[in-house]
Amino acid sequence: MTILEKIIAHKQMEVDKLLKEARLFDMSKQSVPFKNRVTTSNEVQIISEIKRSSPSKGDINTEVHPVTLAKQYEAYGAVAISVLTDTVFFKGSMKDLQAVAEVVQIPVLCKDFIIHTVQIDQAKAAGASIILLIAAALSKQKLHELYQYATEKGLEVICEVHQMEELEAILELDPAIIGINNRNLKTFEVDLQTTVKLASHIKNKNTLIISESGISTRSDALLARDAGAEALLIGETLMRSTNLFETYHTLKVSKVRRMHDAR
Ligand SMILES: O=C(O)c1ccccc1NCC(=O)[C@H](O)[C@H](O)COP(=O)(O)O
Repeated sequence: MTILEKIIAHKQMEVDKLLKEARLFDMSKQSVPFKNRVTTSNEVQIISEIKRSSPSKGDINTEVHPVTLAKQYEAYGAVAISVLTDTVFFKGSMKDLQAVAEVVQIPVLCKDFIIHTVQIDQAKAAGASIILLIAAALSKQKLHELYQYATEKGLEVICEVHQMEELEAILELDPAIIGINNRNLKTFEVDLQTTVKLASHIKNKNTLIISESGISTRSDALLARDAGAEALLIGETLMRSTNLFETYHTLKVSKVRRMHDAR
């Protein structure tokens, strides 16, 4: 069993529990716009992640206080905050997301493994403005169904791909936002060339491309930018940073190529 299969099996149990509880979720919270903030900016934007622990790296920063860190991320110019809400594999929670969404003005991404509409309701009620749908974890039909449902609820959706076949499946949806994950969720191998390769097949210029995972240096940011990414999803590098001001300064690049940008 791959780690992704293990995570999904566990998610199914969580979903069954949620459905059994038959909770009513408050779906009235207003979403904070995301895509437009990215596309209208002159800089490649950073989606900053709260990530205590991960299957590939183990504990990264378990001392972190999500609210304090989220406020710092916002102050340093994050365009959105990604909160890993999975507890078993990432030591996050929906409570983290709710606490973060209550204190920041920028959109919050529910970074989880969504396989059922009830999780979308839960994320929206907790204050998420964006959700993630992972192509590797969903059939094409399920992906389309969940995408439709989330957009009807006023959420923005990042459709995440890692392989060409996944990209082909989601291109049929012509999604507004595609996240290219440089990490293979089955082997944990990280390769930024994934962004370069897959972005070249996204022909719709209105599609926002996000490069996700393994971004730690300015040259990584420039590589993703040159491949067409307008935003970067960064977790570990920010979680391990001892000087967030410096780290943001290093990773924030202009959308326009400059002379001194040579990688
Ligand atoms: O990060 C992992 O080990 C992982 C394992 C299995 C499924 C998902 C995983 N990560 C989720 C992410 O996509 C990343 O947290 C996100 O892109 C940020 O990555 P990084 O900047 O490398 O921390």
